[in-house]
Amino acid sequence: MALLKLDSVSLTYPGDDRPAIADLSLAIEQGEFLAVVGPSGCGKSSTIGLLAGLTPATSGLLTLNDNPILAPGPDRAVVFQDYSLFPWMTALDNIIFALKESCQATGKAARQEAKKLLDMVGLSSYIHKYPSELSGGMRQRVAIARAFALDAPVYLLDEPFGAVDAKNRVSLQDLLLQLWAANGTQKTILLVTHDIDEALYLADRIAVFTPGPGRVLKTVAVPFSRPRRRFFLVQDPRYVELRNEILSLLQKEILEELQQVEGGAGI
Ligand SMILES: Nc1ncnc2c1ncn2[C@@H]1O[C@H](COP(=O)(O)OP(=O)(O)OP(=O)(O)O)[C@@H](O)[C@H]1O
Repeated sequence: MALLKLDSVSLTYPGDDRPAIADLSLAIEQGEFLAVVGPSGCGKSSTIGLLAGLTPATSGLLTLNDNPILAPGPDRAVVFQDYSLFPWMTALDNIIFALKESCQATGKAARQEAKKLLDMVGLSSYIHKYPSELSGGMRQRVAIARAFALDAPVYLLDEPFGAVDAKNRVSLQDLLLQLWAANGTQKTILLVTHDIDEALYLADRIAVFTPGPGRVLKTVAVPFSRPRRRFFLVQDPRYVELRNEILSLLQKEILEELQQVEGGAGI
């Protein structure tokens, strides 16, 4: 049974005359890792905002475990591209705060758990640093550790590695896979990314969005067993085929939209 569901969801932001999302339907299974790719402005972040309960849908139904999503809740953790850490707290205190907020732990236990999480993300020597004293990749590690401190069943990740360099990105991807399966229960993850290789490395399924207004053009199953190894993956003919399929889906849609715009403008 699907854990997260969007059923014919549309969203027009107040004051806009064009919908950001139109008739979007998508179902995500418990424990599934779904990646969403699509052209810029197609409504990927808006979809995260809807599922997070931060933005109300104009029409349609969003559910988590068959319950309508109407507001943010501790059952969904969100990670944005811009780290969103409290700048006045050290790395350790950012995590302790999340543990206390989500009633996961208090006092000494919270401190110990926060240290463990920072150790997992490779930052045990930086626990007393403030966000401004950390590099972008390190800040993103803290943000991910903080999100996983919440131990939510659902993770909504909006380009969490967008601002991170290629080397750090690879290790953050592996870290995410590690956290996905940590504590015995597999989380349900929706990851928005611009990077097709990232989607193919991480996800069970990839939803390709149309240019705005966003809806699902096609979902593609990623057939590779886990653990996946980058070196072998990229040499697999199925990988090359899938990558080309997704690229051509994206390019075809963009070209068709351009033709429509140019046709409409009488060019
Ligand atoms: N708060 C907002 N108010 C009004 N319009 C918005 C708002 N947020 C997004 N939009 C519009 O909704 C559409 C979809 O934006 P969204 O950020 O969801 O796309 P995206 O696919 O995440 O883009 P990108 O890949 O560039 O991050 C765009 O036309 C954008 O201008």
